[in-house]
Amino acid sequence: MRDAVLTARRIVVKVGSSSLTTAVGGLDSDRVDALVDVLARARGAGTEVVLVSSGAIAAGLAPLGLTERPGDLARQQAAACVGQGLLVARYTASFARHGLRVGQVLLTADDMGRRAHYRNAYRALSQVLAMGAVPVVNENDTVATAEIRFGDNDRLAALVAHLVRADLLVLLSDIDGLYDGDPRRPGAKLLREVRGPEDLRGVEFGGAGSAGVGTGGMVTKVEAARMATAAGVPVVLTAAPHAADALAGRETGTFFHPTGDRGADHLLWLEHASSPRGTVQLTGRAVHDLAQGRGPLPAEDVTRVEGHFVAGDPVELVDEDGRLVGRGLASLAGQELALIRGRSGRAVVHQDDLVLLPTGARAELPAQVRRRVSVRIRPAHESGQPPSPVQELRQPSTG
Ligand SMILES: Nc1ncnc2c1ncn2[C@@H]1O[C@H](COP(=O)(O)OP(=O)(O)O)[C@@H](O)[C@H]1O
Ligand SMILES: N[C@@H](CCC(=O)OP(=O)(O)O)C(=O)O
Repeated sequence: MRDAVLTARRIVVKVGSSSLTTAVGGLDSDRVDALVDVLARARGAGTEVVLVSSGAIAAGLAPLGLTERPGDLARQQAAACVGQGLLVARYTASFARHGLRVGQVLLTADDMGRRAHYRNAYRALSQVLAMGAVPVVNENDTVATAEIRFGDNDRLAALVAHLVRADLLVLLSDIDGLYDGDPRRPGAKLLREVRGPEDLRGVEFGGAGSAGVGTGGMVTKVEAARMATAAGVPVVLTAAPHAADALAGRETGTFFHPTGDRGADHLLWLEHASSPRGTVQLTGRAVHDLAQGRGPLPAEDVTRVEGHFVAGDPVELVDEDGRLVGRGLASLAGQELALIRGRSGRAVVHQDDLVLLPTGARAELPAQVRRRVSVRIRPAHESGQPPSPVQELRQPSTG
């Protein structure tokens, strides 16, 4: 039995498109009902449940006469627009069989990236839970543009687990866990437990699943598990039909053990959810001092400032070669910092407002996951533009 599952009072459950829909048939009511039965049982036993459900785009395909997931954003938006309504209507009817209400929560990256919006989302979700309803969360795909998308709900689910301070994240897919190689290849072995990045060394990833409606494949799930476990949230990854076992604490799928503790709220947000408004380049000495825990960061150690940010905004910190070092909350506006950089002792970022990249842990992640982690932390203000030299240098060199 998995104690961390049995003691969890608030859980986030994420289900993928491939577990709810098919490209040709749209939503599969039996599979929705089977999942809802499990979640309703957990709710009945006093566990608060937040459901992060994919499936909007897949559910909208058939009603719009599409036979496969379109490659262009406009038709994906249209499919999501039609499919999200159908998806939530289906959940509403299905939870109603258990006397439970659902509430739809559609999030954009901006809702997470801005601190005030993040707090607002926390307040709203907490209230829905306190009133006994089940929030059904998805990305707001109809209005999300290519540049500002979360892109995959595995990552969104990890962010929601941080946001609502969940005790457990359950990822339900069409596969019964993480394999050491593409499970379609003979001989691939299921990993029952992952204790840290070292257990992921040598793991290989194939593409998304067979139904043709999943998006991220296993890479995004491992990334989500990394984000959750680093903040002290254990993760169970298994197939949707095994949801009952997973929530009952039985050994199913892959269990990712926590690798860190939940830090201060604003640092968790800063590291994973914030949209940096600028970039601050540091001297080698400053990077060294930060790594030794010596702060605050003085303006004299800043060599370059990019972006339009005000005091309190998140910024990326990069080293002399443009490699990402961490993120901080600026204590000065970018314009002011540009004037005094290199020659003032004023603090640019305080020690308490700083997160450094765990470079050692990152180095142990499989190359595909590392690459994704780096791409994800691209500053929002640069999105949609060709990568700057800073960004190019930031991509890991291997893989
Ligand atoms: N190493 C691996 N272990 C398990 N599954 C993998 C691996 N590499 C690729 N996959 C694929 O990832 C798929 C799940 O991802 P995806 O289709 O995006 O599902 P979902 O819709 O649940 O998010 C599986 O069906 C499997 O074929
Ligand atoms: N937000 C999208 C799903 C994106 C996504 O991550 O899908 P999946 O890989 O099936 O979990 C939708 O509802 O269609």
